[in-house]
Amino acid sequence: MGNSPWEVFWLQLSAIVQYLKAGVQGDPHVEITGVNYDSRKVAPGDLFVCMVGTKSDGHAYVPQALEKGAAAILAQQPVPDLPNSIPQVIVADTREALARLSSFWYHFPCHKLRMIGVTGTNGKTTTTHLIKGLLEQKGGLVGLVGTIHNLVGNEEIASTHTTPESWELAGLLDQMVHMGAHTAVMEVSSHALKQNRVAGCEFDVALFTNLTQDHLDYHLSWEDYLNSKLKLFSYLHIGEKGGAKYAVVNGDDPMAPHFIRAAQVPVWTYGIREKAHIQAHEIKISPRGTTFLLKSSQGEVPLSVSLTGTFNVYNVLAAVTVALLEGMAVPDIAAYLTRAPQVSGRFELVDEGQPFSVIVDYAHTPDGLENILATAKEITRGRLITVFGCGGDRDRGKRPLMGAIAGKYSGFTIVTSDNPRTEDPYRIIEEIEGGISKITAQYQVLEDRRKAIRQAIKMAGPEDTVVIAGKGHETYQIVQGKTHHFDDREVAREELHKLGQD
Ligand SMILES: CC(=O)N[C@H]1[C@@H](OP(=O)(O)OP(=O)(O)OC[C@H]2O[C@@H](n3ccc(=O)[nH]c3=O)[C@H](O)[C@@H]2O)O[C@H](CO)[C@@H](O)[C@@H]1O[C@H](C)C(=O)N[C@@H](C)C(=O)N[C@H](CCC(=O)O)C(=O)O
Ligand SMILES: Nc1ncnc2c1ncn2[C@@H]1O[C@H](COP(=O)(O)OP(=O)(O)OP(=O)(O)O)[C@@H](O)[C@H]1O
Ligand SMILES: N[C@H](CCC[C@H](N)C(=O)O)C(=O)O
Ligand SMILES: [Mg+2]
Repeated sequence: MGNSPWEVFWLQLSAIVQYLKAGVQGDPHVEITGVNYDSRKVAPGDLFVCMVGTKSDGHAYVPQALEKGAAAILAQQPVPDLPNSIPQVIVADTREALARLSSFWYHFPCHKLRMIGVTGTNGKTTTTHLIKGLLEQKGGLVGLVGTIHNLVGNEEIASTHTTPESWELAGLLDQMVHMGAHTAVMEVSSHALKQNRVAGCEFDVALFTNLTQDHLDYHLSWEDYLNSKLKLFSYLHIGEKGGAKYAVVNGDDPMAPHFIRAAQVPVWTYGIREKAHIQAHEIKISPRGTTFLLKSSQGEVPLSVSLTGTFNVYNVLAAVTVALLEGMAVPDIAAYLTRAPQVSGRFELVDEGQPFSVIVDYAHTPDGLENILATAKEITRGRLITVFGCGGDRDRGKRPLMGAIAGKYSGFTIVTSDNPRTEDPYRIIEEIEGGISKITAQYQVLEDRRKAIRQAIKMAGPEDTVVIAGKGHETYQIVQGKTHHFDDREVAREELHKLGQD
C-alpha cells in the first residue's frame, strides 16, 4: 500500500473531510501521505481506517496504528483517549468511506476508464478474459481485475482476492489509466459488493452470469447472497459519467428477472433456452472445443471456440454480447474466438501422450462441478474418474452436494483435500462422504492430494477421462493455515511420467 507509483502524493486531512462530508474531531490540518486499513502495515503519515470485520474490529488496533506512525484515524465509532495531535474523522460506514476516498485519492480513475463489472457464482474469470481479448481487437489496452491475476497492460500483478479492497483497486485502476488503457473489465465478487469494495467505482456495464449455491458461510442466506450481487445492477445508473450504460443478463438463469428488474438502464439478454437478444443454437461439443450458431440482430453466424462445454457457451455469449454493444462487428468477434487462448486452469488438458484424457478444472461449487462432469462424461467413451475435495473455512453446505454430484456422474471418485485451511481435512472429507455414499460405493478417500492424483492416473485406462477439480490455476495448498506449493497440472504431469516406471 502507499502512494501512486506515478507521483509523490499527499492530501491535507481537511480535503478528505470535505470530500467525504464527514465530521472531524481534532485539527484537520495534518498531512496525510497514505491510507491503510491494516495496523500491521501502517506507514508514518498514513490515515488509519478502522473497519469492522468478521474476525475482529479495526477500532481495536488504533494503538498499534499510532505506534507505527498513523497521522489520523477514520472511524465509524469515536475512538476514546486519542492523543491531542491525532485527529479522527467519523463516518457512518468506514468501508464505504474508504472506497470513496480511494477513488478521490487517485483522481477518479474509474471516470477515465470504461468500467465493465462481471458478477455471478461461476464463469466470471472465463467471461472477463474473453471480454478483454475481444475488446483489445478494436485496438488499445484493456485492464483486467480478477481471480487469476490482475493485468495492467501486459504487466501481471498478483491478485490476493477476486475483487481487491477498494484502496488496492483504485491503485490498480490508476495504473491502468497511466498505461493508457481505455477499459477495465473486472470480476465483482459478492464479498466485494457486500463489503463496499467497489462503492467508489462507477460502472458502465454490469454483467450477470448465473447464481447457484456458494459462500453461505459468509452470506448466511440465499437472499443476502442474491442481494449482494444485485447491488452491482441497482447502482449502475447512478453517477456522473457520460456514455452508454447497460446491463447484460443470462436470460436462462432462474434469477434473471431479479437482475433485469434491478437495472435502471437498458438490459440485454443472452441464452440458449429462453428467448434472448443473443442466442446460441446447434451446439456441438468436442474435447478440444465447441461450435454453435450465434444468432443476433446481425443474423446467424457459425462460431468455433476452443472452450469446451455448454456452460462455456454461456460465457462466450456473455462476452459476445458485450463486444457487440461495445461496437465490434460479428466477423471480427468470430475471428478472435477461433483463436482465443484457453483460460488457465479452466478445462485445461494435461497431455503427456497418455491414452486417456486428464483435465484440470477450477470447479469448486456444486453447479460448477455438475457442469464440468456432465461435459466430461459427454465426451468420454470410457470411464470418468474424478478427483476433488472442498475448501476449508468455506460454505459447508456445498460438501455433501458436491459429493453427490461426483457420485452421480463419475465411474469412480477419489475424495481428497482442497485447501483445508484451518479445518481438519478428515472432517471436510466426512461431510463430502455424507453426500457421495448415498449415491454410490464407487469411491475412495485419499486425503493426500498427490496420492489421489497418482491413484486416478494409475487407474485410468484407454479412453477414460480423469477430472481433477477444484484448484484449477492455483499453485498452492493451504493446510493448517500454512501455504505449500501445489499445482494440480504439475503433479498430474509428474505422475503421468512415472506411469510404467514402477
Ligand atoms: C470474509 C472476508 O471477505 N474477509 C475479508 C475482510 O476481512 P474481515 O472484515 O473479516 O477482517 P478482520 O480480519 O475481521 O479484520 C477487521 C479489520 O481489522 C484490521 N486488522 C486486523 C488485525 C490486525 O492486527 N490489525 C488490523 O488492523 C483488518 O485489516 C481489517 O481492516 O476484509 C479484508 C480487507 O479487505 C479482506 O482481506 C478479507 O478477505 C479474506 C482474506 C478472504 O479470504 N476473503 C475471501 C473469502 C474473499 O473475499 N473472496 C472473494 C471471492 C469469492 C468468490 O467469488 O469465489 C474475493 O473477492 O476474493
Ligand atoms: N457459466 C458457467 N456456469 C457454470 N459453471 C461454470 C461456468 N463457467 C465456468 N464454470 C465452472 O466454474 C469453474 C470456475 O469458472 P470461473 O473461474 O470462470 O468462475 P468464477 O466465477 O470466476 O469463479 P470464482 O468465484 O472462484 O472467481 C470452471 O472451472 C468451471 O468448472
Ligand atoms: N474464490 C473461492 C475459490 C475456492 C477455490 C477452492 N480451491 C478453495 O480453496 O475452496 C473461495 O475462496 O471460496
Ligand atoms: Mg473468478
